[in-house]
Amino acid sequence: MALSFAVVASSSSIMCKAINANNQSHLQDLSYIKRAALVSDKSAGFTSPHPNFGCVIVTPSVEVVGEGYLYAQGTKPAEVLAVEAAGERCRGATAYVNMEPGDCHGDDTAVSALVQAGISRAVIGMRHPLQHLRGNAIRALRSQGLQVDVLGEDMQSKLVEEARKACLLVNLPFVHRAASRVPFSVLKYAMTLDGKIAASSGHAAWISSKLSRNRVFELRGRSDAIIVGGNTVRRDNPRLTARHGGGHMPIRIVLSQSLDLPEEANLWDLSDVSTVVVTQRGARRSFQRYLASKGVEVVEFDILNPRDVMEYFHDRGYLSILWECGGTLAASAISSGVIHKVFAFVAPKIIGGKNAPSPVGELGMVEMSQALDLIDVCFEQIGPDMLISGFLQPIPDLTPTIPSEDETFAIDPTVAPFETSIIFFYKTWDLYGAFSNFSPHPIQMPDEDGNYVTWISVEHYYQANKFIGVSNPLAQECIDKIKSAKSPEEAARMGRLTQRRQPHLVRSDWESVKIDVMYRALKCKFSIYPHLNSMLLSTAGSVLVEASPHDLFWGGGRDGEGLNYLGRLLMKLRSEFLGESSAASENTCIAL
Ligand SMILES: NC(=O)C1=CN([C@@H]2O[C@H](COP(=O)(O)OP(=O)(O)OC[C@H]3O[C@@H](n4cnc5c(N)ncnc54)[C@H](OP(=O)(O)O)[C@@H]3O)[C@@H](O)[C@H]2O)C=CC1
Ligand SMILES: Nc1c(N[C@@H]2O[C@H](COP(=O)(O)O)[C@@H](O)[C@H]2O)[nH]c(=O)[nH]c1=O
Repeated sequence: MALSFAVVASSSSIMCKAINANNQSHLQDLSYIKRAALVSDKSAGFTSPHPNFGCVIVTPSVEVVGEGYLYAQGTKPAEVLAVEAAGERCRGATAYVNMEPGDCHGDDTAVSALVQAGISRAVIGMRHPLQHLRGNAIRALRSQGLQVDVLGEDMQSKLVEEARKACLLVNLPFVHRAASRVPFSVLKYAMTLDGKIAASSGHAAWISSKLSRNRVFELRGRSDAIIVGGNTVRRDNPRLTARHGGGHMPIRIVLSQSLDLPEEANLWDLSDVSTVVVTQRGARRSFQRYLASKGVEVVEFDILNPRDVMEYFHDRGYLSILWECGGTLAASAISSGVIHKVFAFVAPKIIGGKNAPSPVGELGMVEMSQALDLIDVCFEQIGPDMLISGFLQPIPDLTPTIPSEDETFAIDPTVAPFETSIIFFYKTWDLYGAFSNFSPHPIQMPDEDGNYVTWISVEHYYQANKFIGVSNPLAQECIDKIKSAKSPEEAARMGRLTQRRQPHLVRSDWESVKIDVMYRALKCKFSIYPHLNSMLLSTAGSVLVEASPHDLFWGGGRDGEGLNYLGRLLMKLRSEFLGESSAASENTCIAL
C-alpha cells in the first residue's frame, strides 16, 4: 500500500512537472510573439501600404539570437534580417512572426531564409489577411518539415487570444483594407473639460499640452494621410506635419464643398509633403486652377460625402487616415460609418461659451440610449491631459471570413479569381501585383558606358532616368540618391519631388523618352524572372490595366479615363514574348 502510494505520488509529480513545463513554454511562445509584433511596429508609417512584419528567433535554450523587421516594401524581409543576425544559431531554433509572410509573385525569400537557416519551428501570430496569400507560406514551411503553430488554430487559450490581438492591432489598417472598401480611420480631437474644441470665437491654440501635441505628431507619423475640413483651414491655417523627428510624413487632405479657401495657406506649401484638395464638381474653377498652379492636386466628386472620398483613397492604396477636423465634418464622417477609432485628448480646463464648438456635430440622435458606445477603451495620462481612446467599430476578425483561394475552390470549383477579361493590378500585394513597377524585382540595365548596373526595382531605374545625361552635378547626386533609395516608394518620392522642385535637373527629352525607358526596364524584368514571365503569359487574352485612380498617364484612372500606358506596355511585351508580334526585339522605340 505504502509502495503503491509512493509510485502514484512520484508519477503525479512527473505529470505536474510536465504540465508546468508545457505552461512555461506556452507562456514563452506568447511573450515572443508579442515581441515580434512590437518589433514589427518599429517601421510603422514607412511600410504602408504593406504590412508590418517582425521576426524574433529564439534558441531551444530560450535565448533571443536574432530580430528583424520590414523597413519598407522592397527592403529585406524581417525573416531574412533575423536569420542573418542569428547566423548558425538558427539551427533547431524557433522563429516567431507576427504575421504569415506574404510571399508574393513566387518570391519566397522569407520562407526559404527560415528553411535554409535550419529553423525547426515557426510560431505565427496570424495568417496573412489577403485571400490570395493566406496560407501559402504556412503550407510551404510545413512542406519543408517545419513545425508551424498558428495562434488561434494550433494554440488556443484566453492568453493566446490576447497575443493574437496584439498581432492584429499592429497591422489593423492592413487588416481593415482586406476586410472593407475604406481605409482605417481615426478621429482625433483635443477638448476642454467642458467639451469644447475651441472658444466661441473659434480660437483653439492650444487646448492640449505640448506633450499631448507631440503624441499627435507621432500619430500623424503612423498615418498615410491627415484630413481636415474647409473651416479648419480657414480658422487655424494648420500645417498638419509630423514634427516628431520620426521621418514619415503623411499627405494632407482638405475636404471643402465651397472651395472658399484662403489663397495663402500653410497647406499650399508643399516643400515637406503634398496636399490633395477634395471638392464638389464644378466648385470655383479659377481657384482649382490656382491650386493646381501651386502643385496642389484637386479631386472633384459629384457629391462630397466621406464614404465616397474614403473609397477613393482606399483605391489609391491608402491604409490609414487621421481625421483632425472640427465637429461638422467629424459628425458627417461618423454618420457615414467611416470612423473606426477615436482619440480624445481631454485637457483639465474650462472655456465655456454657449456657441463654442464641440468635437462632434449633429448626429440626429435624440435619446441617450442611442449614444455610440466605444469598445476596448483605454485611458492614458499624458502630462496634465487624459487621452481616452477606443473603437467605434469592432476589429475585423478575418479568420473565419476570408477563405483562401484553395479553400474557395474546394467549396466551388467554378469560382475563378477573375471572372472578367480585364485584369487590374496596382499595389504589389494584389494578385497580379508583380506587374507593378514597385514590385521588388531588381533589374540590370546598361549605363551610358554600356556597363551593367543593378537597380532595386523598375521604379528606381525609371525615376533615376529623369536626370540622366544632365550636365549638372546635382543631377548626378539625385541619381545616386534614387539608386540607393530603400524602397520603390522612396525612389518615387525623391524623383517626383526633384522633378517638381528643380525642373532644370530633368533631361530635356524626358517626355519623349519616358515610355521607352519604362519599356526597356519592363522587358528586362520580365525576361530575367521566369515566374514573372509565365505570369505575364498566363494573362493572354485579358486586358491589363494599372488600376491607379490618379495617374492618368501610366494608369487607367478612376473611370477608365487614364491612358494606361503601363498596361499597354505589358500587353505589348506579352505579345512579343508570345511571338505574336513582328516587332524586332532590339527595336525599343515603340509607338503605342
Ligand atoms: N481642438 C481640436 O482638436 C480641433 C479644433 N478645431 C476647431 O474647430 C473649428 C472648426 O470646426 P468645424 O467648422 O466643424 O470645421 P471642419 O473641419 O469640420 O470643417 C467643416 C467644413 O468641412 C467641409 N466639408 C466637406 N465635406 C463635408 C461634409 N460631407 N460634411 C461636413 N463638412 C464638409 C466644409 O467646408 P467648406 O465650407 O469649405 O465647403 C465644411 O464647412 C475651428 O474653430 C477650429 O479651430 C478644428 C479641428 C480640431
Ligand atoms: N487645437 C488643438 C489641435 N488642433 C488641431 O491641430 C491642427 C494644427 O496642427 P499644426 O498646424 O500642424 O500644429 C488644427 O488645425 C487642428 O486640426 N490639436 C491638438 O492636438 N491640440 C489642440 O489643442
